[in-house]
Amino acid sequence: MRLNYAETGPDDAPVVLLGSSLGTTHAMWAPQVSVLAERFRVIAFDHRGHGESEAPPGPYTIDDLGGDVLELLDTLGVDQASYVGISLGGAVGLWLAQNAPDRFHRFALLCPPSNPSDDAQMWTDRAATVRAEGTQAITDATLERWFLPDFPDVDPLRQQLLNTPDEGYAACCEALGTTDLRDKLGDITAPVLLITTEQDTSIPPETVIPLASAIPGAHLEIIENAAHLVTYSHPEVINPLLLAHLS
Ligand SMILES: O=C(O)CC1=CCC(=O)O1
Repeated sequence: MRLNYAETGPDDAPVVLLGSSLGTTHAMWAPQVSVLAERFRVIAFDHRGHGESEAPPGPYTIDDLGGDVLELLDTLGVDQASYVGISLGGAVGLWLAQNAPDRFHRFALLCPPSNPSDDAQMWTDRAATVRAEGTQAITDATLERWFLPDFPDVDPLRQQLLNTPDEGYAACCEALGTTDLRDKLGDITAPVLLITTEQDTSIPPETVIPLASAIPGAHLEIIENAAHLVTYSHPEVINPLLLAHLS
């Protein structure tokens, strides 16, 4: 699987991978990249089915998405990295922490979905809607979950969602609808920073907070007055937390 990625920062610095949310591209990390690249070789990638990465027909699984990241590390010749992921990228991070512990130093996982719980049907329905009508059918509702109403600059993210291949988006919904990462949380050995937000209606805080007790040594931050895409809306809060955890 060929994943598209953008690399910033010194070649010889420690590597940090950035894994983005469903319906976005690596460009969603713009508010983090310049800050992290002062200390790290930052590699922000597009999941399969997103951005400029390959978009094979779905359904996809979390094993596919996590395996793609390991293949990317192999292609780049990187033995070990740290990993920051939000939302879908956070779920992939949980999978990597459980399935490839020798490849990663530290994880920062924001608003990660760990299981579909009552939402499995919602993911199936959303995949069907997007296959039938395109991502424009879910764009307004998605932006309302991503940002609080007073956030001014949603257009770049709207465009990323509209440009996401319909099949890639739908196939990643199916991955989220069939992923349950709760069983092996206690086996995670890497230091994990978990971040949730008070007003996240996509992956509500009550689904993230229990992960902090289940992952040995995990540190939890709950951000006030923020919705799902907190990296984009609140970089002034998130960037210092990432730097402190990764450094
Ligand atoms: O679109 C949403 O509801 C937000 C979301 C959930 C998982 C993900 O990656 O994005």
